[in-house]
This record gives sequence, C-alpha cells and structure tokens, in this order.
Amino acid sequence: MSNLKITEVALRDGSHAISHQFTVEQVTSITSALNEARVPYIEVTHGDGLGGSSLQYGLSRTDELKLIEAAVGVADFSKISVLLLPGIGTIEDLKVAENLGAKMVRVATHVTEADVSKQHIETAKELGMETVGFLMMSHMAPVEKLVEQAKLMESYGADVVYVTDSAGALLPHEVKERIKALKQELSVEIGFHAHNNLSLAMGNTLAAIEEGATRIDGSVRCLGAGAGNTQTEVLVAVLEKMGIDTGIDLYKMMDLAENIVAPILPQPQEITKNSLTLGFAGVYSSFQVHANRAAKKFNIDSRDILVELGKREVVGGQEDMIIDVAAELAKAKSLV
Ligand SMILES: C[C@H](O)CC(=O)C(=O)O
Ligand SMILES: [Mn+2]
Repeated sequence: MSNLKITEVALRDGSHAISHQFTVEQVTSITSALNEARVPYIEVTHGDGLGGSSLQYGLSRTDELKLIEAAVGVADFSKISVLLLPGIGTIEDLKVAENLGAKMVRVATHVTEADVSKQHIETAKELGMETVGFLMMSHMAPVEKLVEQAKLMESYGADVVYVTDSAGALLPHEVKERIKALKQELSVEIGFHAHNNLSLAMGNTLAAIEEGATRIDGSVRCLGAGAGNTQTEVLVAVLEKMGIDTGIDLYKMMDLAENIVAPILPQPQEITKNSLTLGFAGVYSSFQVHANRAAKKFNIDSRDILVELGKREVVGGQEDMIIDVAAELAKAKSLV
C-alpha cells in the first residue's frame, strides 16, 4: 500500500451543502459504509467545525456530538476526525469530542492567521490526538506567506499541514508551487483539500500528489460546499489506474455513492453558475448557500453578491457581510 492517506469529508464539508441537516441515521449508514470500504479517516462535524451550529453559520438539525458519537460507534477501522476553527469551537469542545472517541482534529485558520491555532494544536497534542493544521483560503496568500504560516503550525506541534483551497480558486501550477515549497521547508506531512468550483479538484489533487502531498481530502459523490470536493470514489479509481494503492475498496465506495449518498442530496452536486462564480471570484465555498438565500431575499443575482464578496476579500467568519453586501447591491439597483 502507498503512503497516501485519504480523509473523507462529506460528513463535515457536505454539511454545508445540505444546510447542516444530517441525521444520526444518515451519519451511521454512511460511516458504516466508509468503514467497510476501509477509508482511513472520516471527518464528522458541523460544516464550520465544532460549535458551528448557530444563527451565523446555520443551525444543525442534530447536535454534532450525537453525530460524532454515532460515527465512532460504527467505525472499528476508520478514525473519526473533527474540524475545529478557533473562535468558533473551543478547547472545551475539543476535549468533549476527544472523549467521545475522535482520534484526529484539524485546526483550521485563515491562511494568514495560523497564530490563533497555537493553544488548540498544543492541547490536541496533549490529548494524544493526531493533529492537522488546515490553512484555509490558501489562494489568498503568496507562497512565502503560506510557508511562514505553515511553519508556525508545525512549530506548535501539528503532524500534518494542509493547503486548503476553500474557494476552489487555485490553478494546477499554483497548487504545485505551494506544495513544492511546503515540502522543501517543512518536515511534517503535507495535505491538500480541493473544491471543484472550476472543475479542477481532481487535476489539482493529482498535481499536489505529484509534488509530494500524502494527505488528501475527498467527498463521496462530491458532497461538499460549492461544487463539492475531489470526488472520493473517482479519486480512488484514478489512483488505482496510476498504480497508487489507497487501501480503499473501489466498488464499496461506488455503491455507497450511488445507493446511500445520492438519494440524500437536495440536488446533484454540479458546477452551477453559483459554484463556478465561487471559484472564479475566489470566495469561500460555504458562502454559496448563504448568498443564494440573500439573493432571493433582496431579489438580486447571487453572482453579483459573490463577485462583490470576492472583491472585498471577505473570509470565513464574516458570513454577516453577505447580507450587508446584498442589501447594498439591492439599494444601488433601486437607485438606477
Ligand atoms: C470551515 C470550512 O468549511 C473548512 C473547509 O472545508 C474549507 O475551508 O474548505
Ligand atoms: Mn472545504
């Protein structure tokens, strides 16, 4: 088997796509199937990580701790991972998740704000968890800045640092230069998390692997924010054709995608005009659902909202700006 390890993120990133409506039954059946298919890591949390259920980010239908507990209960092979954004989730939330059986945490910050992850990474290491630094919106920083921030996470004790293409805005050569620089400058494993808004998730993922990334995210049936992530079952097939053994059972992944995940999607995970605009304008993928709602409310084109958010370089945590921008655009429209 190769040293490449896949983390399945549909039960966390996909939470954005279904407005955080996962049920215990869905999480149990999807986790069981992923475990059967021998996926090494499965991430389960609200889309915005521990503590994300709120008016700002979207209320969960089911308490995420119940979902984590359910996943842990049926995963005897796969390790359950949680996402933690300092400022949204707390160290206390992390301790509770670890106590429920979460074995890995990914501590996520904006690409220029790694310093806020220090306490969280250090605590996760003290708890004995595998700990990942997750640098979101990686397209927004030049390579040197990304390296500097990744080094901070490494110095706090992270076992892995991820280039996270939250907006699905990176082009293959940009992924390559980022992964290459991190491989040169850091000693820990490097990971890559893609979004398919520009139809580049698979290409970018392969580019990352070519440059030495060994931790890769995927979402089954593309169940992730925006147009979703690198489609896990397709990635497993492509890697198998390349002679890279992930240890994951391809047919079991295909069956899970077709029989369990597809039926719960509100609509197929496609590149729509909105998700394409996310990648084009460099906007956080989870903003799509919020921008759609705001567009309906103010009777304007959601693409205009997304493009304006991109111009203003709005980042995760500034979801309230979506309504502000929509209101401003609607006012401007009424004045012409
Ligand atoms: C909180 C975000 O949804 C994390 C993520 O998956 C990304 O930035 O992409
Ligand atoms: Mn994501």
